[in-house]
Amino acid sequence: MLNILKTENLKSYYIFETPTEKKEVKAVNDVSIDIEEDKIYGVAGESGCGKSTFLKTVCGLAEPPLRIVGGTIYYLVNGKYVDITKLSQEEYRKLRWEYISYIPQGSMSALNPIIRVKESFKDFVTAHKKIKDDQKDFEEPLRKHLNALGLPMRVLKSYPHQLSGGMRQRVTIALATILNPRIILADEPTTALDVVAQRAVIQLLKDIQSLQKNTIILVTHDMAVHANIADRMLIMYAGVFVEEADTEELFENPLHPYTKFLIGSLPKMGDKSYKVSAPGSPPSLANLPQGCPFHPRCPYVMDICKNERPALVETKPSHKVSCFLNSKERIQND
Ligand SMILES: Nc1ncnc2c1ncn2[C@@H]1O[C@H](COP(=O)(O)OP(=O)(O)OP(=O)(O)O)[C@@H](O)[C@H]1O
Repeated sequence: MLNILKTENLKSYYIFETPTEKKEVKAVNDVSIDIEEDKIYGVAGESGCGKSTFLKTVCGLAEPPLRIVGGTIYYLVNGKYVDITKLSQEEYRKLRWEYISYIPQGSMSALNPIIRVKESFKDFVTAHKKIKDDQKDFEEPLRKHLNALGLPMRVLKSYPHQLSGGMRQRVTIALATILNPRIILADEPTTALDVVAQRAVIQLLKDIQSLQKNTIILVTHDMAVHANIADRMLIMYAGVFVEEADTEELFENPLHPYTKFLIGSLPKMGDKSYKVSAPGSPPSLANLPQGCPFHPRCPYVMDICKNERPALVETKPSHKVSCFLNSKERIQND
């Protein structure tokens, strides 16, 4: 299986400088990760651990105070790896939307409120493609796309405020995927929706993936959403990925102590046992502890954990973990 996205030692920090002080919030802190084609990845982790910043960064949207301070972001484009940190604005613009689609948090408010939905689609498509024949190049593909995604044609005539929150979110996702992007980065697309609307959004994303055969990276706190949609999971803690595995394997055999807490604290049908969450609170990303960032909260902490950072290593087939209980490999030159 080919990797559509690879990051190597990616560091993306919020940097605040005054003449007397420099503060760095290390939201993505030396991340090397391979994302395969044709898969849905779920990114989970506590609030503030860097999930949104990771998406923004790999999408090429780091803007001050957020800065990429090191590493690379490679996308496989037409069979060749392209480092988007090295592209000119014009080269990057070509990739955006047609290749990389980003659905940011709160995107259901992204539709222009004063024009009908169809006009939003028209503006979006014409900004990226030459339309010679309106019927053939716009109307037909639009209807085909909405049909394939099971969205009613009536939405095209509506203004955004006439649609329910769930429908607005589905329309926004339809808009963000009409150009058949190879990778979709979706940040909390089901948050603020009721359970029925959530289910419809999840189904929509699944349908898009199976039709377009692209890769989706989905960020959400909601482990039930991950269990429903993700083929593979990435667990983030304090700016790094601490575990990566197929979803079923991760839920059944979590290896990292943090993942064990995350999964162990989930309610299960018929299970009345007391749920224990991770003790303490996550570290400030502006003041990370030395060594493994989880060590101050870890019940299994060893001396090595206080001084060295564990590398993310495959310790079982297709199952990676960054923990000295599983592998002694550490991040070099840290
Ligand atoms: N614009 C900003 N300026 C400074 N710090 C920021 C900014 N945006 C985010 N941060 C900090 O960066 C860290 C990571 O934030 P991020 O939003 O990426 O986390 P997250 O895991 O997506 O959280 P949530 O689940 O709450 O959205 C946090 O400590 C946050 O306070």
